[in-house]
Amino acid sequence: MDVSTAEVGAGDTGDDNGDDNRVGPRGVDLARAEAAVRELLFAIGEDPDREGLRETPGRVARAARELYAGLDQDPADVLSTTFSIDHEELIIVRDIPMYSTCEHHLLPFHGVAHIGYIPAEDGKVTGLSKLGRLVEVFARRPQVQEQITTQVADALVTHLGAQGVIVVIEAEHLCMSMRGVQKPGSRTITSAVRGQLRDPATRAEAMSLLLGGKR
Ligand SMILES: Nc1nc2c(ncn2[C@@H]2O[C@H](COP(=O)(O)OP(=O)(O)OP(=O)(O)O)[C@@H](O)[C@H]2O)c(=O)[nH]1
Ligand SMILES: [Zn+2]
Repeated sequence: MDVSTAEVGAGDTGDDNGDDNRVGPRGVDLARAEAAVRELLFAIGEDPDREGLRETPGRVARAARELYAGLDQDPADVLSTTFSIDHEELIIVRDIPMYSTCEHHLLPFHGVAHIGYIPAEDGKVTGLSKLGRLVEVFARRPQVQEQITTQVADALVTHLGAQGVIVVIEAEHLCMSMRGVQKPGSRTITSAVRGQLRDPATRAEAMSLLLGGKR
């Protein structure tokens, strides 16, 4: 069993989180996650000690460490790389792949995020890849889609001073596809708009660039 990063338990949450925007403990408690998965296997009537499942609790625990890594990440760190390039016009990165986990069923939802922003008056921009990293910070947590959308938008205003932001996320929720209402292929679209991009004309222009040719 790999417990190399299990020294921080779930009971240690919050103590040294300070004023940053991390919400989780420092790392997943692998031993605890592994024990919980073993219990779940018992609960569904499986035998966690049969050959095919013997390594499964450990694998699931290590997967959880990846899937929930965003709990330990601070959007301020991601957006700390900036350049002053005197650009006060719209910047768009679209079709950013996104995988997240719904906090209701702990099942995946996945799709794409599109982000547009108008930099601060000083023309300060961040690296393009940082927009993808920002999505990861919020997607790699137990989540609801609306909240990722607003968190990404708010982070760009708070940490980059963006004068305008638009975020659109399109995703399919497996809790609606493989169980429950069973509507595979249905897509949920959420948007968040901040600052100058609330102006209807600017917003319409941004939206057409953001979804370019798709609608
Ligand atoms: N608004 C929103 N709802 C979500 C998201 N992910 C999952 N859900 C919904 O959360 C709801 C939870 O509803 P409940 O009635 O408490 O749970 P449930 O009995 O499992 O519901 P069903 O999925 O309808 O079977 C469901 O309607 C899900 O579709 C999300 O990101 N945003
Ligand atoms: Zn769900």
